[in-house]
Amino acid sequence: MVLQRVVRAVIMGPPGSGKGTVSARVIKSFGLKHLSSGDILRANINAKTELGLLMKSCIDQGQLVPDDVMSRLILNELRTIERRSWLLDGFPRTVSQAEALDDAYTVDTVINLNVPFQTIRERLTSRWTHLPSGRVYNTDFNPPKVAGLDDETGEPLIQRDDDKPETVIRRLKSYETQTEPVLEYYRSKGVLESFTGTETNKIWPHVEAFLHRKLSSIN
Ligand SMILES: Nc1nc2c(ncn2[C@@H]2O[C@H](COP(=O)(O)OP(=O)(O)O)[C@@H](O)[C@H]2O)c(=O)[nH]1
Ligand SMILES: Nc1ncnc2c1ncn2[C@@H]1O[C@H](COP(=O)(O)OP(=O)(O)O)[C@@H](O)[C@H]1O
Repeated sequence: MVLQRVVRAVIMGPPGSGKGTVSARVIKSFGLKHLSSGDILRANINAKTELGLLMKSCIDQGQLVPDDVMSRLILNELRTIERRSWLLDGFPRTVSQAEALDDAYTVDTVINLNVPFQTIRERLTSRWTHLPSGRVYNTDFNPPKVAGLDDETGEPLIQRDDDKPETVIRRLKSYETQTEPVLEYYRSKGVLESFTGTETNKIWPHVEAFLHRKLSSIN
């Protein structure tokens, strides 16, 4: 689909709900630019930037990075792609972050992946990530062609430190207390669209159909 005007979208959902997996499909079908807060943070950790070093322990423990740091980081990134349509993944995660985003841009639509916590816990412990690209695999759902290696580059995959079972539980708690209020924030603005299910392949056709309608009406 060719977009005639800039479209600004957000994808939300608990850790492991499939945001990265669905984002890759949205990008392929609709050509928006994908911006993942987690990928940006992990790139900083990997490159040992000052920010990365400061935030590493926070992330490894399953805690959220402070709002002011996070909002500054993402708004700076968005400024570099001002004239492109984008899909934000992993930001905002608190009402304060949503307000900071609102001060700078009007969000057209928010896709919420509503996946039960029970489903998620099992997925994250078998998630494998290609750090440089953010591509994700899963030993059951979408295994790489060669175990432990990225399909496109052949580079090694890693298991994230924060995908350990006890850290996953902490991240789900922080999702409940800090991120669920953001859903209410967007619902009251009339831009929230929720998709419920336990399998990405069943959720995706609904997301795709919705985006077709939504982007056509925006255009
Ligand atoms: N079993 C199963 N795994 C899935 C499904 N959808 C995504 N995954 C895997 O679950 C993990 C979390 O998905 P991801 O897209 O990284 O979620 P995010 O944390 O919300 O960005 C990854 O290892 C995915 O490959 C699904 O429908 N079934
Ligand atoms: N918007 C944000 N605000 C605060 N911390 C964040 C934000 N985005 C990412 N993080 C930090 O990075 C970690 C990993 O994020 P992410 O890759 O989006 O996880 P997942 O895809 O599993 O939901 C989070 O647990 C948190 O510590």
